[in-house]
Amino acid sequence: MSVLQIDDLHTYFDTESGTVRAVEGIDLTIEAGEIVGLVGESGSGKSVTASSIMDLVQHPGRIADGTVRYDGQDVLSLSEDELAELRGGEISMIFQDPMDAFNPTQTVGRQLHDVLRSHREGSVHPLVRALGLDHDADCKAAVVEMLDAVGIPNPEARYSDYPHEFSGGMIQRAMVGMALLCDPKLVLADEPTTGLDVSIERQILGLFKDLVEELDTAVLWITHDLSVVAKLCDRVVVMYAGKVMEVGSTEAVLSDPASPYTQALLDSIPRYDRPDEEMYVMEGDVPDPLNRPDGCRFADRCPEVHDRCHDHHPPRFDTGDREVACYLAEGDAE
Ligand SMILES: Nc1ncnc2c1ncn2[C@@H]1O[C@H](COP(=O)(O)OP(=O)(O)OP(=O)(O)O)[C@@H](O)[C@H]1O
Ligand code: NI
Repeated sequence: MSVLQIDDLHTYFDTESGTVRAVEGIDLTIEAGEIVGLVGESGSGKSVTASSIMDLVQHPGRIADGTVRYDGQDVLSLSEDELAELRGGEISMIFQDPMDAFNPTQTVGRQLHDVLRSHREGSVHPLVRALGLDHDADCKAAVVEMLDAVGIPNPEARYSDYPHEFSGGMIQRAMVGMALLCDPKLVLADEPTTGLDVSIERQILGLFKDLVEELDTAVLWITHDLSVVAKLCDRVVVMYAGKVMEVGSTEAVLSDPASPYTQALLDSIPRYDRPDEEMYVMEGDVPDPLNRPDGCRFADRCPEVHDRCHDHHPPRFDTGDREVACYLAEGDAE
């Protein structure tokens, strides 16, 4: 059984100007221990997908259709209490802004400690299980271990510091530690390293990858940065204007993209090894979500567009090593 299985998810926002179809029929699965990257330009529906998984879409948003199964359970039919139990325990989230995760008025150590205690009935980090959870002192020891594991120097002293006393990279590490503290089965990460210095980002990605491998955690990592996907992810899902355009192993998709959209995304990455080469700039904008074309969402910007692309959004063709929503792949479909 997959850790996460999303089928035909549709998430809409009913606004005064009309219905925004943020997510329009996406499928996505993640197996235990697998790191899946979700990429696409701004506005393609990545964050809305993540909040739909946790049933956290706020008014005027609604999940209009589709199912989300976590470990076989239908998440969208769980009660608020059942969801609260999953969130932060078996499923944890990491955001771009750590200040969304931390309370500024409490020490970082105290907050990690509270996360551990509140989810102690659930699956517990092996380290914590080994230490036992009967005493506050043991919880503190487990938190200090975790701060150490995510590479925070002097973890014993840092335990009593407030969030604002941490640097950007350090508070990001503490958030990774908090997300992994209860040994979650699934981590949803929404651009957590965006905006960090590249070398700090590389360190955090390396450390995160090692930790989730050790814990066999399934991960959905949202980013608009394909170089992050290349470093971190086993599989990649390329999203555009609420649709999945291509899904496959990172290796296959990045080395030989089948969808012209994936190709365009790859071509727009600056090449440090070839600084003289003119960078490709994708023309046009992501279609207005209130006014999306009926056909392929990418048709207006696609260098390989054909007449029929304007009539229907292509179905997904399975070409063996991936699935591609593009008529160009039809001939290769199995
Ligand atoms: N509360 C809301 N009301 C109306 N529309 C919304 C709301 N939240 C999101 N949307 C719309 O849903 C679409 C998808 O947004 P989403 O935040 O998922 O994009 P994203 O891929 O995460 O982009 P980014 O890379 O900028 O984070 C966008 O068109 C956005 O304007
Ligand atoms: Ni987003």
